[in-house]
Amino acid sequence: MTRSVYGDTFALWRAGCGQPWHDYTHHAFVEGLRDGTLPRASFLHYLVQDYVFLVHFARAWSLGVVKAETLDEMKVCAGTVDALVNHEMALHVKTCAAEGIEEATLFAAVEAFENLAYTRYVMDAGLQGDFLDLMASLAPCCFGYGEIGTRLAQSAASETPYRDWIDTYGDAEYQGVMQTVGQMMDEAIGRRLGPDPTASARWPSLQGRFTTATRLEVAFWDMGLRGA
Ligand SMILES: Cc1ncc(C[n+]2csc(CCO)c2C)c(N)n1
Repeated sequence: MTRSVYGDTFALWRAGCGQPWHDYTHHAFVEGLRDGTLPRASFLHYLVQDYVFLVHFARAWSLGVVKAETLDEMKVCAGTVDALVNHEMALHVKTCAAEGIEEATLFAAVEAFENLAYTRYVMDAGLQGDFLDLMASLAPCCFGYGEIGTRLAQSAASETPYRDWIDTYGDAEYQGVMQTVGQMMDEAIGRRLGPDPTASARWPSLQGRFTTATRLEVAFWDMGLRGA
């Protein structure tokens, strides 16, 4: 198993996911952000959809507070809600404002089916399942953008117009938050499944949730590339 700065549980899930993980983190959309060739219309379409996506992910992380079993789990989930609604979404609002798209328009945007499928899949995982089902479904979004942000911060073309996006996810503060989330997930798994989680009867279904969420990330990029 390749270790990860985002923890051992994520490293196991990523290894168990295989090809979809690579398809997600090296998608043509991501390469277009990196070399600057992504069409502006695709980027804006993605960003408007992503604003709505983040509204629902803030709901899902809030459900994490409800399903938590320790104060530390609650703190990390509440901190992520704060990071989402007060920091990450500022990028969307600022970038769209510069293009003449108002925040009220963002909030009211009609969701693409790929967006609807992904966000409601995650909410359902948390409603039907327990804290671990929810975390396995939320993990790809956190650590995938973490990996993408780190790689693009190191390798993006100096002239890419997508520097703000890259800085949001490559930034040390964001990376620190994701590492804290990874540690919390390791502890949550250890507490409920013991020291050898892959031997647990629950492991295959948790891996399934992680892999499904990863495939939904690939579909989200596809939707972005396709444009409005
Ligand atoms: C489609 C899509 N997937 C993942 C992220 C990144 N992301 C969403 S919530 C969250 C956790 C707290 O910030 C992170 C990293 C995104 N913006 N859009």
